[in-house]
Amino acid sequence: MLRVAACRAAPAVFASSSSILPRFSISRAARPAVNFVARRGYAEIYNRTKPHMNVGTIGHVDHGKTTLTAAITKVLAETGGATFTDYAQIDKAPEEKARGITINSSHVEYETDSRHYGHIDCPGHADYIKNMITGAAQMDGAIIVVSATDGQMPQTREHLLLARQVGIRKLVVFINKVDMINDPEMLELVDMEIRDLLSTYNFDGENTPIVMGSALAALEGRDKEIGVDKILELVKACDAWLDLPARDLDKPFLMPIEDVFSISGRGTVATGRVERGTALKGKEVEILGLGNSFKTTLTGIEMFHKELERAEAGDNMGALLRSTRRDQVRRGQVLIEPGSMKAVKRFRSQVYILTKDEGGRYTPFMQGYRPQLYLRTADVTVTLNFAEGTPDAEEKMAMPGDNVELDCELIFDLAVEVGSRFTLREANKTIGTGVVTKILE
Ligand SMILES: Nc1nc2c(ncn2[C@@H]2O[C@H](COP(=O)(O)OP(=O)(O)OP(=O)(O)O)[C@@H](O)[C@H]2O)c(=O)[nH]1
Ligand SMILES: [Mg+2]
Repeated sequence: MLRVAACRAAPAVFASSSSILPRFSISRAARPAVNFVARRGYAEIYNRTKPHMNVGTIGHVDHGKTTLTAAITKVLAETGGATFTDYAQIDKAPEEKARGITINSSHVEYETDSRHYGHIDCPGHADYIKNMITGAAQMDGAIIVVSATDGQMPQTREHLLLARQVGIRKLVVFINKVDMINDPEMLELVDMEIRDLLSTYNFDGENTPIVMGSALAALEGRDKEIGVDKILELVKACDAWLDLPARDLDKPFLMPIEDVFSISGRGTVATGRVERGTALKGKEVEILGLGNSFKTTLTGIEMFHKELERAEAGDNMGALLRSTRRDQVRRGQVLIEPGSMKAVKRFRSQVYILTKDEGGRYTPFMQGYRPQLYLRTADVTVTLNFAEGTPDAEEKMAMPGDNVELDCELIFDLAVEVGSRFTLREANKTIGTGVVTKILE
């Protein structure tokens, strides 16, 4: 019953090996380098000299995420850094399709003295969860909104946990609705409580900026000292505290292998699109995954049918590998900077199970379910169990629409790291999408 996708994919590899040149040119043409910002559909109204960063408002239902989003655009519109987007426009939630899943979310954008921000706000709790797991709107940093009247609530905690798991390292806190609080001691309490909570979820509770204000006051243009002034303070805190994401070029080299050819007189060539970093001709590289990991030298780089000295993130390249037999390399492995990743079989993950309306299953599945896991170009059978320690795991079911923590056990190892995203499929149907939260030894 063991199945490996790499085997099932083999015919395609062989079929295309006889037509290396046409395939090369097709894959180049089919995948032009896409401008990240343009792809997201942001209007080209700002100058692009400032670094871009994606943020979003997260937090418990009704704590004021959408009001705050509207308030930020309103306040920054006055400095020319944004177009005011009112509450109703943001909460209208245009439907956007991402990897076959409908995510309800709203993008706005604004500019500060030093940065350009893309900002995402979701209409409801379930959308935030789905959004963070699927990475449909990836956040590099987030603003967690906590109402001073309630303090931290269950979804405050759930969003913090997920933010941490999907790789958000830093947050800024906005304690909202302070117009409703008369007792300063109450605010001190909320401050202490949220710092504790941040530390519990491995954020820097001591140094994280906490801004206290009223999004509604800012939006309505009243009580400047808790309204507009606090929005400006919040935006300054984002500029100062949230780190810009590392540019893909600065990360270690990674190319998921899509195809393998043997070229007579030259040797074995692996092709794929460079996901991050830079490859240099003559450097040592490592091939990782599918039970066959080893180091070799990158003796040649080919793009556009030309020999080049280097390839970088976004390029489709052919990698000529020294002393490597064709049968040592397969689609699903990765070509990396040696030592920068590990191949593993077991990891913990947070998975969203698609509903039937999203093209997913009609029925739940139980412990031990075995679909195919797709990660980058790999496709391997996986056994899914509820995360270790889940009570009554034997009787538990994962229902369509659920967000579940699952331990995954692959039948072959793959290059996996915390934050890697994958999909689960059975019989040509996507049934789930997930993110790796922990590597299990
Ligand atoms: N008094 C007061 N009310 C506020 C403030 N900010 C937001 N509200 C009110 O709180 C309610 C919820 O605000 P939203 O912005 O919709 O909250 P949300 O977090 O986006 O809610 P969901 O998207 O449903 O999770 C609305 O009635 C707002 O007018 C504030 O600073 N002061
Ligand atoms: Mg909202």
